[in-house]
Amino acid sequence: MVPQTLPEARLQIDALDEQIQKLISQRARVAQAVANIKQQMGDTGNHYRPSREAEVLRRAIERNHGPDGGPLTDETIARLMREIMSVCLSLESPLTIAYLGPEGTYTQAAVQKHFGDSVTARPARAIDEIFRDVETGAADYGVVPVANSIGGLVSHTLDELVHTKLRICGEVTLPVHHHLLSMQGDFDGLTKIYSHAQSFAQCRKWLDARLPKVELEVVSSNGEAARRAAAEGKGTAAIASLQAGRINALNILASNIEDDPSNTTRFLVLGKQEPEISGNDITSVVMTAHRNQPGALFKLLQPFAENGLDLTRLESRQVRDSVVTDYYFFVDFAGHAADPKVRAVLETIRSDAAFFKILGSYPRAVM
Ligand SMILES: O=C(O)C(=O)C[C@]1(C(=O)O)C=C[C@@H](O)C=C1
Repeated sequence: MVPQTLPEARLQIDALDEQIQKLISQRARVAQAVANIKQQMGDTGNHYRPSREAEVLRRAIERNHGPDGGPLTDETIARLMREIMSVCLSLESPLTIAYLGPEGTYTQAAVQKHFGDSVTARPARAIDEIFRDVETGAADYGVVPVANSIGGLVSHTLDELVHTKLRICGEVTLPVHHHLLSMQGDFDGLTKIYSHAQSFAQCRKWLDARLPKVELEVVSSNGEAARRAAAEGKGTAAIASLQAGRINALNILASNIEDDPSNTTRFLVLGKQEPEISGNDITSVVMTAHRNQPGALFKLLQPFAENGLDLTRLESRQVRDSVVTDYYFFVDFAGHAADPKVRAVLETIRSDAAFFKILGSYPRAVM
């Protein structure tokens, strides 16, 4: 019944809140029971289940389109469900997630988007440190950037992937919006802007048009840029995320100043786990072809086409220290390595490749 007066509306909201709270508490109790069941089944690791989480989020989005759907967007519904699950998971297993710090970087925003707020985010100084933190158990999972729609591939991540024993257990895509942030409230007397080199490149047109005379100083990350603008105060600004602005109590001088509003960064979640089949999965592999064989790459990719496996990404990267030109091919395709059809294709490719490694099968990003 649609309320007609404010007291009526408030009464309805109070009654709904009571129900929501009761249900959330019930859900949390069931999650605690799930943890016990997993332990009884001999589960010794943490209780995070990427495939189940993807399934829960996909269901929430489906319901949003059904008879119980409401005025909220799919993204909002998924975000709310994400937080409820994050809280439930923290009751089962408190998780530590390593990310490319310092606080306020886009990688930290990716951690929050993927795991919700109820995890401990552990900043690392470099991408290889994130891999080491997960390998040594200092963190349960790690989140690393792998590609940006404008800036291209993150080579450190690709290089580490070739050698690591870790698996890719998830992906996160994050629209990247840059903001001009400062302790001061206007552009007056602004002489210096700090940011990461890629962010400057992505805001080039705006900077040329609006602040052509201001000095631009490249720093190691957007989080660091925001920290400096906060420490140095008047006369300085940073190009960074809203989160970095919030953490450093900076004012927003200009929003969404990136040249391309569809600018997106893709991140990978790394762990020691092999996610189960979720029904909408990606498998990532890396391989090299035998040298001096005409059509070697064609031959490696042929089994994907012959078996109807949809390639979603193909990147090449030169093998480091290689005297003769040699390339790693990073291939993503739709499917899961535990599916017998996919397994057979991968075995064929493995026998044809000079080097072949499965990096992981994981649910396609839902949010
Ligand atoms: O279904 C499970 O395995 C759970 O542990 C429950 C739950 C949830 O809250 O829905 C919590 C954590 C997992 O990552 C997945 C789902």
